[in-house]
Amino acid sequence: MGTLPLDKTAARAEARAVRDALTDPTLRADAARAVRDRVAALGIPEIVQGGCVGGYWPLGSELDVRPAMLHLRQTGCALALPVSGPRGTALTFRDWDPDAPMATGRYGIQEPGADRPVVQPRALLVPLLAFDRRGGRLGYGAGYYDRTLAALRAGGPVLAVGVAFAAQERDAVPCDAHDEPMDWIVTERETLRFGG
Ligand SMILES: Nc1nc2c(c(=O)[nH]1)N(C=O)[C@@H](CNc1ccc(C(=O)N[C@@H](CCC(=O)O)C(=O)O)cc1)CN2
Ligand SMILES: Nc1ncnc2c1ncn2[C@@H]1O[C@H](COP(=O)(O)OP(=O)(O)OP(=O)(O)O)[C@@H](O)[C@H]1O
Repeated sequence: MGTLPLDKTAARAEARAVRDALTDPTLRADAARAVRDRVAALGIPEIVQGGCVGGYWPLGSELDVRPAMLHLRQTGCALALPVSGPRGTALTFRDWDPDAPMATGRYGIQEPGADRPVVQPRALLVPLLAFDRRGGRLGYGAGYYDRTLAALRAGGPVLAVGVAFAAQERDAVPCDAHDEPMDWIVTERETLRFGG
């Protein structure tokens, strides 16, 4: 396991290359199923108590959390997906109906259509480029998730579950004061818990 450069831009390029190298479709599908089962064991429906869970539509080489989201739906959680506004703003979340047509948003990411209701998730599955054992998380560098978690958490607790391939772990990920803490990080190999 490598140490990332302290400079976040260099760290991102290196972390992205590591994730992009995970091309084996069997490994990727097995990881998505293992993460589904680990997420299922976290007791999210009890934590959100009828509230909804925000996931993400996979982008590039990210781990596909749709199997985990569909499992959460079967156990009674409403689901939402992020809608990206301009850089420097928090994400908004719209209710995701897997049977409804999707729209193409900023960065080419699939999003729920503008007709879907805006919701305030009580738990988020958070994509990342790299993580460490202390709960450090490196994102895409636009600050979307840090702003989003800060805004949502101003209204009450929001569970943050970082999701990654185990290969995305590094000895130490550079962190800043504004980085919002993860409560859990789930990979295909393990479930890490931070804080209380
Ligand atoms: N699946 C997924 N959805 C997500 C995120 C994510 O990380 N993963 N986000 C997490 O924040 C938000 C989108 N954030 C993004 C932030 C930066 C870039 C970006 O800079 N992409 C290209 C440039 C593409 C372009 O400008 O058209 C790049 O990396 O160079 C993309 C998405 C919301 N939705
Ligand atoms: N809560 C916040 N309020 C204002 N600015 C913020 C906040 N969180 C992050 N930022 C700003 O956003 C930019 C990107 O932050 P950072 O490098 O930590 O992103 P990241 O954690 O990689 O990305 P993300 O949070 O989107 O996954 C920085 O300029 C940072 O100052």
